[in-house]
Amino acid sequence: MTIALSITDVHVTLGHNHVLKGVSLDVRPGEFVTLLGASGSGKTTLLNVIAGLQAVDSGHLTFDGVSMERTPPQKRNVGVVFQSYALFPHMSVGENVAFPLRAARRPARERKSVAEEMLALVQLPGMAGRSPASLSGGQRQRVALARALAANPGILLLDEPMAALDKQLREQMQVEVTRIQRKVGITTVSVTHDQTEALTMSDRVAIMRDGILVQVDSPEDLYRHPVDEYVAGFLGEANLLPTAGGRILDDAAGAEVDGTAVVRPEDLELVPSGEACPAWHVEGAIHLLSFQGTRFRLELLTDGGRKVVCSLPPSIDASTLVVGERARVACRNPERVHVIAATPATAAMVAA
Ligand SMILES: Nc1ncnc2c1ncn2[C@@H]1O[C@H](COP(=O)(O)OP(=O)(O)OP(=O)(O)O)[C@@H](O)[C@H]1O
Repeated sequence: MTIALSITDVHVTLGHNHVLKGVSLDVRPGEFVTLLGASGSGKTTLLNVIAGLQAVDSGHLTFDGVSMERTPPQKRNVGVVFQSYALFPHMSVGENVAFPLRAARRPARERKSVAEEMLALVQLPGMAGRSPASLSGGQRQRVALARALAANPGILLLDEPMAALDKQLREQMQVEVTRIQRKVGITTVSVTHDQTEALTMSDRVAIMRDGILVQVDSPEDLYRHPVDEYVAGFLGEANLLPTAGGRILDDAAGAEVDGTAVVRPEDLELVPSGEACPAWHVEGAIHLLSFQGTRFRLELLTDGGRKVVCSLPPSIDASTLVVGERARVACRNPERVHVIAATPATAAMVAA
């Protein structure tokens, strides 16, 4: 298998902080990989390592099998888009886009035609003569993307490129950037805090925690098969319930716990009273019922004091669900129950 970008056992220390603690990641040609993690987990530092803006203590970095250890940032053929656009205010839009070509001393005619081509790609045709100040936030971000792509880089790095945009514009730009990335077929590494952005745009998402990549997988695999409780809770809402002998336990005593079931709220359904329960079920007192437009949110409290969240369709008869009364919910499809095998640490955590 060809690898466009290979990071192997990279360590970085900043001041007294061991910020990257042995990070390894292989990215295939044309793949879109997002680094997702809490603030301070090391995402930007890893992006800077790829760009050549951050030296490493140890480890290896290759682009298309070629070591980058002695290659300075300007020779790495990487395009970068930052959150803050960083357009040059005194240059026109066209000059901004053509800037990487001017730096490479390409002739004026080529600069002009590439700028026009890139502006058409980001759906801003005919805007070359405009000033960046006359553009909206979304348009400026497209110009920044056009500029990053102008020199035909081997790798595109996106550092929270949508963070400054409002929600609606951000969603439009997520679709737009994905379209452009697929069309150009450029290998891309992106950084975000935004789960939805990571899930909708990426071929794979790398969950970063405290300087380590905890899991790197497709969005669906991360959601369905998280390796640990941290990943399960980080991506979407999850019920983490102790299990033993292939059943969810309402009220686990330490010795019985042999794993943690990850059950998503939308995979639980109500079991009418009098009906037999499937194996994967939970019973408790109704703590909260709220209507959220397209779904009902039901929260149960088990006898062991554990909160279980269910997302129920609007067709349910809500009048049967009274706060304080008992209800049973079950997952009828055992494939939707993902069990994380217990380690001594997780068993203690779940039983606590
Ligand atoms: N120059 C520095 N000296 C010491 N520590 C630093 C320095 N720069 C960054 N750090 C620390 O390194 C850690 C990782 O920072 P980094 O910016 O890579 O995280 P991040 O995941 O990108 O965070 P955010 O999402 O907030 O941008 C943080 O704890 C930060 O405080």
